[in-house]
Amino acid sequence: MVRVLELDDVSVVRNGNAILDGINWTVESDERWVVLGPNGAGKTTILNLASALMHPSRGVVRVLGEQLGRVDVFDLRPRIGFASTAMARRIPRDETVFDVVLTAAYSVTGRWNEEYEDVDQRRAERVMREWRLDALRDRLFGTLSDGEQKRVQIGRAVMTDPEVLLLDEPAASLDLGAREELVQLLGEYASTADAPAMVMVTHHVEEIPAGFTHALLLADGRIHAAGPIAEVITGSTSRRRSNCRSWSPRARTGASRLALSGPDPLLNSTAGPSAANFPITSD
Ligand SMILES: Nc1ncnc2c1ncn2[C@@H]1O[C@H](COP(=O)(O)OP(=O)(O)OP(=O)(O)O)[C@@H](O)[C@H]1O
Repeated sequence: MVRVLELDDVSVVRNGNAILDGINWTVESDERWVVLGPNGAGKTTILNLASALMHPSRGVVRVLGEQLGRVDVFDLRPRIGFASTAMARRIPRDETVFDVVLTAAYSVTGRWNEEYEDVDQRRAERVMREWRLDALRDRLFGTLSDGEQKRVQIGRAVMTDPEVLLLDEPAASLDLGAREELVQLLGEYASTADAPAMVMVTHHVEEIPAGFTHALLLADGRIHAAGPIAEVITGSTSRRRSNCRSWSPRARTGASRLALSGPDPLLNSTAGPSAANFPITSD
């Protein structure tokens, strides 16, 4: 087991405000974390640190064993898969789906004159199959639906077989069908033996894929709870009846566990789908 992320007393200060405040958090290579919290809690900021896009104002961040500030982030970033709305905005609208995935091999967006090796082509083909993108192969990215674009973004993020995969609200704005399909695919991927460590930000507990093991609850830039999902997110009959599925922070002094009204199988991270869509063949 390898420690892929380590935040040691980390704060991020902007305009005199601590948008992350004294965060201590570690992610091991066999863990898959979901990060929950209300708007402005600091979820995206924590992913920006983890993806080496941002440095902390105080404290130490280590990503894949390398301390931010003492490593060339351009060496580090190819080892990290990251899908977010901000990343998607950098993808040219007129790029084909296949090239959006393939160009991840060079960490570029927009195909130019790069020469791709056979192994890159084969890997891109595999990703296209696994993330059900084959039918979209020649479509232009800008013409895809939101759900299709999300799948392409994740395909691009996993193209390089990253050591850690970071997903910022991958199911946001999707309709029910598209969301269920994406959550199922993520669950299959997370359940494979070779899956990397993962961190996924979401607002909704029903979007936690199978195979996810841990939960981090943030509010006001601070950790309210962190640990195995079954310990952090609790099943609650009364809350289930009220059909309250999203998380809102309780008072700081109150219980720090999340009452869950979603399906109880979420609490059992081993009760996921088989990895039928992810044969994990070598390229
Ligand atoms: N560069 C910045 N300058 C000032 N404030 C910032 C900056 N970046 C983020 N913030 C503030 O920090 C807080 C945390 O932002 P962050 O995007 O991490 O929250 P979040 O939990 O991802 O929110 P959401 O669920 O709405 O996406 C917010 O109040 C945001 O306005």
